[in-house]
Amino acid sequence: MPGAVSAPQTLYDKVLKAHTVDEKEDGTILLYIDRHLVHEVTSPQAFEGLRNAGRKVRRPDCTLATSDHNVPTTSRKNFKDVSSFIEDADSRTQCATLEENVRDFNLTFFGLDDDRQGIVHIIGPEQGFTLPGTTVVCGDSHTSTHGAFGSIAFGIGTSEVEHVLATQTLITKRSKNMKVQVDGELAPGVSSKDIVLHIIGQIGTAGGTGAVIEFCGSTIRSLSMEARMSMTNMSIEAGARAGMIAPDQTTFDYLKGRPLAPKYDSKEWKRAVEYWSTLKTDDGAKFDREIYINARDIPPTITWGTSPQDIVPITGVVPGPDDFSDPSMKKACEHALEYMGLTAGTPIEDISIDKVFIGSCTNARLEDLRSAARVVEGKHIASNIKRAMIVPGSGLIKKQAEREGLDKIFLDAGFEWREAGCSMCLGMNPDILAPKERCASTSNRNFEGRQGAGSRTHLMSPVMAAACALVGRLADVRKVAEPHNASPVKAEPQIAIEDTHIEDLDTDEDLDRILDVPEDDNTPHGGAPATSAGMVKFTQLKGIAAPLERANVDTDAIIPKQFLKTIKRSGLGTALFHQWRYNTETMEEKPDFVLNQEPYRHAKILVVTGPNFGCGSSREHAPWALLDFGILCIIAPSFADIHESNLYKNGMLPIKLEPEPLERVAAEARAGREVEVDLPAQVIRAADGTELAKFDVESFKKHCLINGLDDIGLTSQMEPQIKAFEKRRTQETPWLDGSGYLKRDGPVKVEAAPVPKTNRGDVKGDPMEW
Ligand SMILES: CC(C)[C@H](C(=O)O)[C@@H](O)C(=O)O
Ligand code: SF4
Repeated sequence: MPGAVSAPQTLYDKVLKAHTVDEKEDGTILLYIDRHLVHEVTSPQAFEGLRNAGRKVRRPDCTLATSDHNVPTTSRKNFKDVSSFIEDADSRTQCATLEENVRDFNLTFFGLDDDRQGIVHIIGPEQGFTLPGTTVVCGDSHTSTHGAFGSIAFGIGTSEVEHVLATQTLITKRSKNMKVQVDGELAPGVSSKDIVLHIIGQIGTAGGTGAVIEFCGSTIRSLSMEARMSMTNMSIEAGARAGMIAPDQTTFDYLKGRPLAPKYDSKEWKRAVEYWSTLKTDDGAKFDREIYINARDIPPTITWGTSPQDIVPITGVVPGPDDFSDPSMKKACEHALEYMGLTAGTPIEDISIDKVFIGSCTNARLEDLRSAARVVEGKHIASNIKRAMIVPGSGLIKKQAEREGLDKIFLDAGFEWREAGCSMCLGMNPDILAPKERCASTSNRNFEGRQGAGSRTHLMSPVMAAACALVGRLADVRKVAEPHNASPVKAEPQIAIEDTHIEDLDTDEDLDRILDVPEDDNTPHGGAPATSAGMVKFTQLKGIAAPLERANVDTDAIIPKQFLKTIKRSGLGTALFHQWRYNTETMEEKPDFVLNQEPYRHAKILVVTGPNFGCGSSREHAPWALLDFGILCIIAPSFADIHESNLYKNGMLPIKLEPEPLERVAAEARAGREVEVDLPAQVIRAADGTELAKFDVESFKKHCLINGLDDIGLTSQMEPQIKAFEKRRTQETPWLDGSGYLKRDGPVKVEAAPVPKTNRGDVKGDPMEW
């Protein structure tokens, strides 16, 4: 929101300040959320929570829903409804449940019969729902994508989805400011995907933990919006809470004519651009950390291992344990080499591949498809390639690509031309790799099992993936394509979009008409009691502590994607660490995994010796699985931001310890002795009462845990402040109300038949069978 600023501020500081409804002395912030995107995987339990408490969605006009993760990417020519179209029962239930929820809660929804359907992070910007200077959240870690518009955009867990649906706010903390400046001209064949992979290689997957990264510098300024989005998208892979890029003329040009942006050249548009132009870091503003990169140092880059930080130039060789000095990195390297079926020293370009996937919220935009098409035009994929897929990010992108003849280029070259969705990025739909299959992929995560059990993923840019398809091996696009075709296309897509522009708002009546905030009463969310929903209280916890001697444990490892298809929170204990606990072929327990051993089968505490526990996806299924197994407290050197917050929201305690005290606790765990965690005293003790470690915990979080308080109840008490904030928001940034749907008569229609109640809510008895 516009306002005078005094001390030099960063872009993040400005947008944060403009959305702070309330700030407590301990730094706890109640943040207003302008834009909430919803998808089928992380929302069912949130809507169920609303229903149980008799709450409504506070701002349907600021909420946009679509189905993307579970949807098949096969032809929709004969699509009637999700019940008949989606074969997998759990996927069908999840999609049908979302349709039921958007109907019940009166939300705008793009379903499978709508060209505007697509990956949630692609459709938000495409529609102009994502706007500069806003706060954007979604139950999905790649919400960071939207930060390319200069918004604070971040992934949240399902409990927070419920909180935003009910209150349009979030309880949060200020993040650190981190600057990543990239200057200079990119070499041929190098795209924004290479830049971001290079950055993650430099700073590591925990490099941005606790921080919001602002990407700046001449290289970033020269990128199109589409290329910028690929970068902010992957800031989560650098561990950051969010990534931001200051809006500029490129941003404004991109937004012109988008259905949900202010109408181009209207009074509203001019006012918005005037405000958006102030959204930049002031000279002299302080960053907590600064990284400088010369664009010339960035080669076409791919990943070799099982973490996005495992990068190598395409001209390089597979690294070996000797290339790392840190013992945990050496171990991780050995493990990754074994999983990936690679030998240290092998030239990268000698590695043959089985499949190619061009898609995902990182690289399934029109510019990506145009770039890949230029590389493959008139050529054919190599004979050893079993499957090469193009999965556009949205129905509109698909249509536009077809208008440009890109579908024909790909089909002639031997690619499959699919419908929009997340697809093989994580394979919650039927698009998966077979065990040990190797894939050149434009997605963002190369975790173990990510594209299917035992799958092997190499991350790269669209032009590089296209080159790999032609060569049948990991390939250098500069050797495959003419120089002018090797570099990504840079042109903003002209996607034909309906002009459902918003009206100019002139009078107070106009504002009243669109403002959908509740009347002045104390039960604004449908009469829900403004009290705690009653979480279990956490005070002292004594029990077996299981040692887990790993670094960068990602949430895909904590609970793989096939278990995310439930619409319940319960019953996920058997899915915990599924690939590490069970042989995926025989489903037998692996005896060497710690939780399969006595006494650790009964662990209540997990002691993780490596940093960055819970990195990757925002899935709250990870804490639900830990909790269902019986684990209530996790002790580690550090946690990924979203996972840490998800643990607290479930009444669990994450404890960060320095190496020495951590080692003392780990020694007790290795010895199979009980450990006591005393939250009120902030102390960890051995079974005989000896103090092992003291720990820090934020006072507000401690208070909530000890008293079993639920955030929504607490936030409801802030109703007058939220209302006052909304009034001011309407006056200062009126284009954010109604989100451009002013002329719609109601939510977008959902045609699908409701799923019979008997099919809903069933979690199969043994998730191992899934
Ligand atoms: C399903 C969702 C929670 C998840 C995420 O948060 O990222 C998914 O999009 C992913 O990429 O793993
Ligand atoms: S990372 Fe993959 S699964 Fe997650 S939202 Fe993006 S495309 Fe979908």
